[in-house]
Amino acid sequence: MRVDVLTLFPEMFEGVFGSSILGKAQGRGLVSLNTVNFRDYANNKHNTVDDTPYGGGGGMVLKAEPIFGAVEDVVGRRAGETADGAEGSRPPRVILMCPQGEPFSQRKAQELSGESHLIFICGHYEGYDERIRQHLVTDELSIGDYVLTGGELPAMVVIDAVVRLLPGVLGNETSAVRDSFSDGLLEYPHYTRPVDFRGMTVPDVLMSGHHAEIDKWRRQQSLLRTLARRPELLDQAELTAKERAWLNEQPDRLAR
Ligand SMILES: COc1ccccc1CNc1ccc(C(N)=O)cn1
Repeated sequence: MRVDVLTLFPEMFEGVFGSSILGKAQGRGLVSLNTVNFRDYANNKHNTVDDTPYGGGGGMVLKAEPIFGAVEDVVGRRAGETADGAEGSRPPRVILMCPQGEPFSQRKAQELSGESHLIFICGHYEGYDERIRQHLVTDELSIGDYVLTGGELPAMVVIDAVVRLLPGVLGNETSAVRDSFSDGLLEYPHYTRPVDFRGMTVPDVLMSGHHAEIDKWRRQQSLLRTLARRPELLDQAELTAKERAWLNEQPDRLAR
């Protein structure tokens, strides 16, 4: 997968793209993470990437010209690179990070992990020139209902969630955890050595070696946690009739 991030602050991505899982994934050629400073495409006298809004009002708006220039260059370069259509020249997803976007979710991460080329647009200001949304952007995403100083941190969050799903990025020992969330429930509790830490012990079932019992306990814990903290997720989750009946017998406000 190729990822291009359009930003005025490429240095913000050095740490994130250079270290840990994302750094290793790049080193192993599983993903290519690049930043593009779209100020390089502001081909006007003052190299400005923003301007005052038509119709008046405060604040600044991100101009269309530098964004269109940067995206077309990235796509052009990309199309050139795969002129032979080696990786399948599916058009890239052009993702705009903004508070008004579609709420990002694990399901969206799964969807995006199937793409071969993602382009992120990270803006600041109060907004973007509407022609960017109308003619360039394929997805507008939000990581939550709050406003940040820019789209860079949201882009890092989305890239992290997507790249970890690419085949080979996470070791097999992690894929079980990954699959458990994708059932739409909250995670069950985890324990590791020692069995007794300052008198706080590990539930017996986890020490029993009975894997069917352990799986059952974990599923029940996921259901109870989801009921207590995020009951709205239960409507979408795939539960058996037995599980739904069992949940209905549980007191709603459980110890967290
Ligand atoms: C052009 O982007 C903007 C447009 C308007 C306001 C702020 C910004 C930038 N800040 C952002 C971006 C994304 C998110 C989010 N919740 O995902 C939060 N803040």
